[in-house]
Amino acid sequence: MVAHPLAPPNARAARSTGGGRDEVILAGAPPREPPSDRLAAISRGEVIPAEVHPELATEEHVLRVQNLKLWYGEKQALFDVNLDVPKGQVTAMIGPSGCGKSTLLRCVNRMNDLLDIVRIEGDMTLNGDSIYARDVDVIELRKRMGMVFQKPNPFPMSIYENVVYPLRIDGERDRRVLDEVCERSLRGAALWDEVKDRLQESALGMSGGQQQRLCIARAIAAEPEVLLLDEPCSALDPIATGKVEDLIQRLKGEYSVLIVTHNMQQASRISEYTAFMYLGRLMEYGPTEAIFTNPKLDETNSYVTGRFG
Ligand SMILES: Nc1ncnc2c1ncn2[C@@H]1O[C@H](COP(=O)(O)OP(=O)(O)OP(=O)(O)O)[C@@H](O)[C@H]1O
Repeated sequence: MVAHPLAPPNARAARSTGGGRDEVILAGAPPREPPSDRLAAISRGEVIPAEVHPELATEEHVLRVQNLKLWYGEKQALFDVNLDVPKGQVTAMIGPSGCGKSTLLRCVNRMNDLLDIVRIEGDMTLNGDSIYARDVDVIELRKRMGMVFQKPNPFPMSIYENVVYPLRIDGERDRRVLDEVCERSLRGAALWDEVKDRLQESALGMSGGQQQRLCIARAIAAEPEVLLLDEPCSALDPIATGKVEDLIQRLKGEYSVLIVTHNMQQASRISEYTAFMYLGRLMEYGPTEAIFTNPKLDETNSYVTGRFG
C-alpha cells in the first residue's frame, strides 16, 4: 500500500480492494497535483507499458526480461516488467524504496526461488538462454553470473582463496591457473597493488571498501556474462564508494553490469543506461543522461528532481 508520490506527507494510503489490487486513497489535504493518467492506472492495478527510449533498440543485449511478474504470497511486487540489458555497459536501476529493484535483480540469478512464498510468471534470457525454463540447471546458471551485495561478504579465508573460490568449487586444481586468475581478477578489481604482498592473509582483516572490491574480484574471477550489483556502496564511506565507482566504470566494455542503487548521483556518474522503477513497474528506461536531464515522463522527472521517493 502506498501514498501517492505527489501527495503531501499527511496524505495516507491505501486500502486493498481485493483481487491483488491496491486502490490509493488519499486522506487529509488534497495532493499538490492530480495524479497523472499513468499513476491513476497504476493505482487501479493496471499494467502500463514502459517508456523505453529508442537507443536501447540499437544495443546488443546480454539479458532480456520478458513480461516478468512476481508475487510474495498474495502481494504482487513486479508487474509485467520488460527490460533489455545492454552488453558491455553499466545499467542502473533506480526508484523509491520498495519499488522492486532488488526483487528484479534477485530474479536474474533465481535467488527468489529460495523463498517458498514467491511465485513468478514470465521469463528472462541470458545470452538467449531461458533462465526460468523447467529444465534449467540453476547451479550452472548461477556460474554464468556474479553477484555483489550491499554488505561486503568475504569468506573467512585468505584473500587468495576468496578470489579463486568460484574456480575451486568448479574443480580447478592447477595452481598456475589459480594464480593467474587471482592476479587478473585482483587487477581487474583495482586491488592487486594493495594486497599482492598479503594474499595469504585473512580477507576479514581488510577495510570495508577493500572487502567490497574483493567481492567484485571474486565475482569476476569466473568471467561472468553479467555482473549483478545490489547497492554495492551502501555500506561504504565516500572514499571507498569512489573507488568502487571507479572500478565499476573500468569494468564496462569487458563486463555487462546491472546495478541497483538508491543514489541518483551514483547512477548518473557510472551508468550508460538507467531504468526508473515505481511500484513494481518499469516506468522509463533510456540513456542515463536523458533520464536525468530530459526524461519523457513527468513521473521520472518528479523522481529524479527529488520531488518524491
Ligand atoms: N522476502 C520478502 N517477502 C515479502 N515481501 C517482500 C520480500 N522482499 C521484498 N518484499 C516486498 O516486495 C516489494 C519490493 O521490494 P524490493 O526490496 O525489491 O524493493 P527495492 O526497490 O529494492 O527497495 P529498497 O530500495 O528499499 O531496497 C516491497 O513491497 C517489499 O516489501
